[in-house]
Amino acid sequence: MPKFLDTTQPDFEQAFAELLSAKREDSPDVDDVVAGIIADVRARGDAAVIELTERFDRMTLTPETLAIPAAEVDAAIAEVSTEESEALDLAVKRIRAYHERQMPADDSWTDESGATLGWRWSAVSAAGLYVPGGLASYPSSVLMNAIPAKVAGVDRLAIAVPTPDGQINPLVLLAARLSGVDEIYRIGGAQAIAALAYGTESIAPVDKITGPGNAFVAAAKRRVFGKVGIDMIAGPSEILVIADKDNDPDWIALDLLSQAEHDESAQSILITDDAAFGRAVGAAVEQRLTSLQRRAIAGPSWRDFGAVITARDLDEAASLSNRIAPEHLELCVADPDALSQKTVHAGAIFLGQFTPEAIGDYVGGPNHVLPTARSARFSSGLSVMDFLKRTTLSKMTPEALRAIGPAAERLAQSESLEAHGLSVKVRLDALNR
Ligand SMILES: NC(=O)c1ccc[n+]([C@@H]2O[C@H](COP(=O)([O-])OP(=O)(O)OC[C@H]3O[C@@H](n4cnc5c(N)ncnc54)[C@H](O)[C@@H]3O)[C@@H](O)[C@H]2O)c1
Ligand SMILES: N[C@H](CO)Cc1c[nH]c[nH+]1
Ligand SMILES: [Zn+2]
Repeated sequence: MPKFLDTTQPDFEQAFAELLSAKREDSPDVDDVVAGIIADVRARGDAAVIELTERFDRMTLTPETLAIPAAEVDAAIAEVSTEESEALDLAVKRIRAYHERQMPADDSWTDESGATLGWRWSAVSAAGLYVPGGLASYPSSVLMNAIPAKVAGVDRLAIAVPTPDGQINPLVLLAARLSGVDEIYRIGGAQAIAALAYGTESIAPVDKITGPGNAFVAAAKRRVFGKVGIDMIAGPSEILVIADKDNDPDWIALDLLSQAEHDESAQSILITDDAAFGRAVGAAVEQRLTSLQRRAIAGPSWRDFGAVITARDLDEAASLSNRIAPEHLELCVADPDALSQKTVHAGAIFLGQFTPEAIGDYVGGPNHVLPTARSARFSSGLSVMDFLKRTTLSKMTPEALRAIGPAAERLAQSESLEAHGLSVKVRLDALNR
């Protein structure tokens, strides 16, 4: 049974704390397994990746077949229907247009001392893009990773995508082709993250790893951070819907199930200001679960991590939402714009009852790789910025050095760093000669 909570009840705070700390990922057991996998890939390279792929994806590979060759990509793409390929084209256009607007500008100026200062953005050289493939296949995640990377100007794009039992969705390969991916490896999980981070005999290491995945992928990304950059923790999906009573309970039930069906570890929560509406949505979810194709995944997710919370009013709903910091926040209320001003901690906000979260998963334009497990408190969804670094620039003229150098010399003395101070002093002395 999902949790039914009511903020007016005395035990609410305790029940809410339990909901927030429910063990969905980042558990010590997952992290231990992942540590072992990473160590194995670092020690044995291709051989470890091949063995682990056999164990977890039931797929026999060799060093020569780790990468999917262009001819196989061509053959798979030929199977894609016109309808699917047109839908993908629309997604590509909309996602690219959105991300192009994110490209930041370089800047440079000369200040009153005569110093020229500024910064310059440049792309990472190689990015490893993780595309999940265990319980579902995600052509949309290929686009969400690769398009911002291309817009940023990354030279080399390598995808890792598990192909359980050798099955790959041709649309994944078409999405990779359309978005300019250079290499596609049929590997997944922690072993794929380790291979991209440390490299193997057949896979060159990358500089940054992005993309969503299950708890094993999320734990592996945490562990390789430092050797490579990572985007964020984008683990099992989450949705929080704030809805008033003027909604169709079945619409809201489907929105909750749209994320529950990703993973048994996914989490779907409804906050409403009307207890009867909350119960109606609960009943609608149960009804849908009798026939939903992915009920074997969505059912346990809803039962173990789902919740319906009745709040006193929408202001209280907004403050609970900020404490949850959900990946996706849907606002199905009369004035969603006003409520969204009060909901500051969320990966992505969907405003109004005609904006189901699924639009954002595919064709809205914003990125669907988003922070989970409450990390929206301090991080953002994937963007062009994740593939860029900022280098600062400083240029002193003799006048500028005369103006600001003595202060640097004094501060170096205060830090007892003699060479620092002298490096400024010798120049000032030369200028004053
Ligand atoms: N936050 C986001 O932006 C976002 C976007 C899309 C999908 N998602 C999430 O991504 C996840 C996709 O998960 P998935 O499972 O379909 O695919 P996945 O590719 O993330 O995971 C499959 C891999 O997990 C590894 N694995 C599975 N069981 C294991 C075990 N017992 N021990 C070690 N490794 C194991 C295997 O190597 C396998 O290849 C879902 O949780 C979904 O909600 C999140
Ligand atoms: N909702 C997922 C992010 O949590 C992304 C996705 C891709 N396809 C369908 N959904
Ligand atoms: Zn989704």
